[in-house]
Amino acid sequence: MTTVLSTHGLIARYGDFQALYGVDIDVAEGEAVALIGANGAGKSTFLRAIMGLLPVAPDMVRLDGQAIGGTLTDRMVQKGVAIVPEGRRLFTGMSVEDNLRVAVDQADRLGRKGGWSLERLHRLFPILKEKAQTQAQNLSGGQQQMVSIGRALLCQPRVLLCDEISLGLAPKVIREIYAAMPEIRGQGTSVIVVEQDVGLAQSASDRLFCMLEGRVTLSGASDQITREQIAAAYFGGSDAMV
Ligand SMILES: Nc1ncnc2c1ncn2[C@@H]1O[C@H](COP(=O)(O)OP(=O)(O)OP(=O)(O)O)[C@@H](O)[C@H]1O
Repeated sequence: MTTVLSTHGLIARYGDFQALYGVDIDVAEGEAVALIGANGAGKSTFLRAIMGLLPVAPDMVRLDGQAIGGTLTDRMVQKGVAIVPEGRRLFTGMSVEDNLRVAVDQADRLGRKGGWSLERLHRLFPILKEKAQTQAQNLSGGQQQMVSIGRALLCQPRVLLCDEISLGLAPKVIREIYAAMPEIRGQGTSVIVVEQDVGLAQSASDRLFCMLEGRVTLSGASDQITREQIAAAYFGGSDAMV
């Protein structure tokens, strides 16, 4: 499989505090990779560093083999990397449709073309059509998450980064959201999901990476990694690469 996005010794800091210590993670075309780890392990930081929200050296992030680390977020979207951020960050006073149109306009402005349209998104998450004129602040958490995912998809990404999209949602809603993944990956879009729920992370991904204190402590095929290996990697004491 062709690697689309990869990190190489990725280091990230918040001022004097170092949050990532040389992280190597890659995702191939159409592949889903899950990133797990305890609170504060550096998972969100990893996604932020890719998206140019933290200063990183060019060589530390590669897209199609090209060094792009530190590229500004808008340019990353232009290059085909989009993020569903932690906390969704919708325009809460705007309608569902207007939130989505912001993304359509952004994609137009950046010259991104692809297979996602409002109509296709409505087929993926029919509730977004029903609630098109509802203000985002009046949606349930799950519906807001669907808008957030929709907004990222309308940027026509080749790589979709998802930061804890299941957080705070009911199991039924989580299933509904994750059920959209095959369709999202169908046209070769790669996905990196940061996920607190280990079982969900394993079932939704081809490969799994576990982080601890800014380092990858376990990686391998999701269906081969055992619960014991994950537990060891989560809490330390293991450096297992399956
Ligand atoms: N803006 C910030 N300023 C300073 N330190 C930060 C900032 N954001 C995160 N950190 C620190 O960086 C480390 C990694 O945080 P990060 O949010 O990436 O972890 P995480 O694995 O995503 O955890 P969580 O599941 O809690 O979001 C933590 O020690 C955290 O306290």
